[in-house]
Amino acid sequence: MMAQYLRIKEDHRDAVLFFRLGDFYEMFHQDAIEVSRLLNLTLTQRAGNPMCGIPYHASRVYIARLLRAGKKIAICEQLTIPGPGKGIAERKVVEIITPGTAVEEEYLEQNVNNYLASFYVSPDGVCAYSYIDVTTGEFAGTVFSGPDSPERFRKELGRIQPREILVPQSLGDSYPILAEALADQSSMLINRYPEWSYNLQSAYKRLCGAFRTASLQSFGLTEASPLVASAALVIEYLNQTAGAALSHVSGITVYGETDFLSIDDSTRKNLELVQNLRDGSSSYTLYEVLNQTRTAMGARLLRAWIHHPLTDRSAIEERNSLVDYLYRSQRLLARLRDHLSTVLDIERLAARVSMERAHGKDLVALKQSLEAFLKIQQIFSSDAPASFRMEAAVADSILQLKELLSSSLKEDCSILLTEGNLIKDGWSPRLDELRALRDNSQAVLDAYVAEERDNTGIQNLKIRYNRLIGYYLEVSKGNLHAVPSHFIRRRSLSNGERFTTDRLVELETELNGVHANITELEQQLFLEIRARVGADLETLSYAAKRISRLDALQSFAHAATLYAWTKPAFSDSGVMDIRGGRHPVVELHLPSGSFVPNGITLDSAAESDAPSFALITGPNMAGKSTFLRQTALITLMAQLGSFVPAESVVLTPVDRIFCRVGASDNLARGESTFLVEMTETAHILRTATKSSLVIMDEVGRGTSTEDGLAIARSVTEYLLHSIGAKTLFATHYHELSHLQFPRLAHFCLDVLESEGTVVFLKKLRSGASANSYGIHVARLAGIPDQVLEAAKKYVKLRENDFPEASALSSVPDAAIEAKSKPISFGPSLFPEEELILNELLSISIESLTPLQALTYLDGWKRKLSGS
Ligand SMILES: Nc1ncnc2c1ncn2[C@@H]1O[C@H](COP(=O)(O)OP(=O)(O)OP(=O)(O)O)[C@@H](O)[C@H]1O
Repeated sequence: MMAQYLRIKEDHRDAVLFFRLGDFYEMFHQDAIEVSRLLNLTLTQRAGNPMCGIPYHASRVYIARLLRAGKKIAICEQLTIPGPGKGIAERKVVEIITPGTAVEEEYLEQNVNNYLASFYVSPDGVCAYSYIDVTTGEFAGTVFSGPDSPERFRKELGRIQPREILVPQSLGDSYPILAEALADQSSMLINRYPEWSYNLQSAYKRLCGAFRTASLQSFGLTEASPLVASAALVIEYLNQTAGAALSHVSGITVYGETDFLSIDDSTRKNLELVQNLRDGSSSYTLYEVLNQTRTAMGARLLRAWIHHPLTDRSAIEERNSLVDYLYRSQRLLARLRDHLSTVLDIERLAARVSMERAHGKDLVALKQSLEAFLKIQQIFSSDAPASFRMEAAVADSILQLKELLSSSLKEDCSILLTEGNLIKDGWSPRLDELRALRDNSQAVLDAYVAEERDNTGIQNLKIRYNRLIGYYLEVSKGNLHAVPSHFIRRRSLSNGERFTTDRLVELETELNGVHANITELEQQLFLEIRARVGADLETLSYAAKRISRLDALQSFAHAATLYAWTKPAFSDSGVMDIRGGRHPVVELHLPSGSFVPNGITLDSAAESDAPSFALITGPNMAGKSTFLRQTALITLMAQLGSFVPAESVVLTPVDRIFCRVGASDNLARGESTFLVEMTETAHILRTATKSSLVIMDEVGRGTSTEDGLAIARSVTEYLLHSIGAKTLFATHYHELSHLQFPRLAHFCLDVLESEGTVVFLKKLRSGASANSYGIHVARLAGIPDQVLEAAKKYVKLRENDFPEASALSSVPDAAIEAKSKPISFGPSLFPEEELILNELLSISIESLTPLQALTYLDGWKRKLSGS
């Protein structure tokens, strides 16, 4: 038996082999060691081989847990039962289940898409990334290249969070930096493919075959696109692994970086959009607050929207106006929410229909959902926005599908196809007859004999039964002259004769095998019905899309109602004006009314004088990080089409949001805190544009004060002068509060200090903060008094060393008078020579006019000579 196991395992080295032994699936060797650890099972031994097992009937629960841990499972069944002393049973792998191809409900998370991704790098370095959710039919892909590819790849992985990915075998050798991005995704199954699997020509043909098209032109793909190779492998893998029919996958959406507001991976994490930083769950995230959906489809779409905020003003306004309509129609909203809660997962049900895996309960669920869908459509009157109303032709198709299902399937339809109890009475005359036979076999025979009595006029014609010849018709001697030709003589008796007829033979056979016939016919009818539903996937997909959209929109409207959010206004001018803004998540977890609202106005328009850059100082615990994040979240929420937690907001849609907050190690990637910080900063400086929103918290904190301060300052200048993006920059470096530039405004978070106590008011005001109150926060945290006293002494010492630096405290705010050049700094930290050198290094000589060059020279000379 072990030899058989090893032979089968040899072909499935990348999977956990579930080896059927009687009522158990057993695992051996490395599989057993790993699975016993993952599933907390007892590890035993069989002839010295490590082994663990799970009962066959409970296997699905264990499989679901292994899939979540990113494992592939090969199910090896016992095909024969050998007699005593007849050797071992024949066994074969009958199913392979993988995290990205699983379609059974038990293996999936309801509100989360289940993605299988594929990544490929062409010989000329173009990266192609595609992904599919086979449970819904969504299939999309993109290409990218250049130095930012690793960052982009991380971003795509973070956004999609595939359960499984296909990559070239040589990725680690050719592009180690790209391969590193994979290392961060701990529970993602990675399948490596040899290079020849990415042949473009055959890939092109395979995709055309899958989409049932002659070319891929309509998807914007040519035979030379590396995306074709990546996407075709997805299809091949699905065919091989799941053996899945993919008629619900009818094409691929090719998207670009600029189609949506771009959010890189660390920004997504720092803003805690769908996962929190603490335990990776969705508690305390934006998604949790926004998610007021009533259906799994709506919840998945909401997630997808959060990952793809809009950038086009008219698209944002359109979505926002639909939310506004629902928000203003509270009674309609309540009814809509009620009806939505009766809609099941049409999207996944339809996919199961198309993959020929839907069972009876699935189709009944589909019927209920279509009924609810039709009711939902009725609640929108003719004055509702056009996109809420449904075209008559579509309504008709949905009605037809619903009618088909409701007139054919039993309400308590069975899950198994082999047990009958699927089809309603009245759907098939043949089935009704069989059922009548089963339920009332004597009555059926009586009805038949009565029929023959009428036809022949033999009044004493009887049906009888004996075990030898079965059913027969008995005719007395006196009536033999009336026997019709279709009566077949079986036996002569003294007082009469026994006959049979074709119909009687048929009835008898039917009676004998009636149960088997019923289940067989029910199965056949069920498959016909399922095929008819499957032939109208377009209608189902339309219904699914409509419901998910409606649900996501009503979720925004309901959240706005619950949390008193307001409708944002939009502009093209470059302005961002947030008044009375709140953090949507922090606010909910503080006692009601205790969150202090804060606003800010920034403008990135070239012709404007208003600040584009807010430099925010403030003590620890003052609320800086909260304010920075809330500004980013309000912007993002507005671009989702949602209402926002603020008194009022006017926003110019931004193209990218960057949020670099705090310092965190990435030891898994072997990078230090400071290296991570600088890598992220470099990415921002390379990719931010004038239309971006940049949030930076504590840049430079991870290194020495001098280096950190210098970096923080030069990053500030670069963002301000070379990029011009709207920026919120929080810093502990109070020295930066002396920076004066025309479009840089200083803000701080207010603190009330009296008689040795400090109260953080959490209120943003113009100007810079005088103190970091670090020692006060240390006291709050319970640092011993002795340490605190010593720290106070060292602060004093430092103040004596640098009297001028410490004397420079609060500076006036945005009312900046000197509009042209930076003013000078405290001597110890920014010596004039260094400032001049920095300025010189940041000048682009090619774009300098001779006059400008002379002006610079003149300025430097003056500064150095102190005039
Ligand atoms: N506007 C606000 N209203 C009420 N409470 C707030 C507000 N902003 C922040 N808080 C609360 O104050 C605490 C500190 O906030 P936050 O972390 O933003 O401060 P910080 O200035 O960034 O501190 P540090 O510099 O030490 O990181 C948080 O627990 C938060 O819940």
